[in-house]
Amino acid sequence: MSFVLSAAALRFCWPGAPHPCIDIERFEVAAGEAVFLHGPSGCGKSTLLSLLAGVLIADAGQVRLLGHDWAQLSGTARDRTRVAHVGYIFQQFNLLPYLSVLDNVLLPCRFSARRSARASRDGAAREQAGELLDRMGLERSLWPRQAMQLSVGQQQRVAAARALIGHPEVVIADEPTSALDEDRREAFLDVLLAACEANRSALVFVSHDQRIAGRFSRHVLLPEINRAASEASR
Ligand SMILES: Nc1ncnc2c1ncn2[C@@H]1O[C@H](COP(=O)(O)OP(=O)(O)OP(=O)(O)O)[C@@H](O)[C@H]1O
Repeated sequence: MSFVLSAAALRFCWPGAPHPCIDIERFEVAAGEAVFLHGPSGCGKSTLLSLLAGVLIADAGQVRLLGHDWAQLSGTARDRTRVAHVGYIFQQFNLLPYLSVLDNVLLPCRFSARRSARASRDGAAREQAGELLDRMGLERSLWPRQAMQLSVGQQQRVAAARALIGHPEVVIADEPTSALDEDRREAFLDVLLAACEANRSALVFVSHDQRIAGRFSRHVLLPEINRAASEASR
């Protein structure tokens, strides 16, 4: 099987920390898989996501995205590769506060010709942005507003639309439903999972919420694969 994401002999220690944070022998994700990554607070979930997306670089071992070894790329090449192939929903959303909702969703298309071309496959990229916002339940009256004028739950859904635009091969989501009520959460998952399935995007989704675990094709309890987390808790 060929994997879109693969990590081998991965080690990472935060600078100044007394113990390593990540020590994982193997972790692989295939196209179309939807992985629910869970585990107690502090076991390294967000750190692992940052390593998978090349935001952090491992101290030892390898992370490959579509065959690219993050550590072999320059900082600029990493940024380009990430925006071309990864949709990342950050825990704090990372929307640009003064930019409109619609322009926030279109950002990956501004920085990546590939994302722009894929977003424009069936029309203009703005149409795909609008369609994603519609499906996420963001009323049209909100689209011209600055992102900072939105509620936390609305920002979470804008961040998801931004991650999905232009059909990236990998979607990474760090607790993206924490601010949503039950109806919104289910609708959010409907859109996210359907979009990833339609594009055969690999999804790595971090959450503490066991109520939604059943919607994912694969479950990974991080301390079971991260020796650093199991050692830290001893
Ligand atoms: N920027 C940082 N600098 C130094 N240490 C960090 C940093 N970010 C996280 N850590 C440490 O790394 C460990 C793992 O943190 P991480 O955020 O990856 O855990 P998590 O499983 O995502 O937790 P949570 O479920 O609470 O979000 C923790 O001990 C944390 O203190």
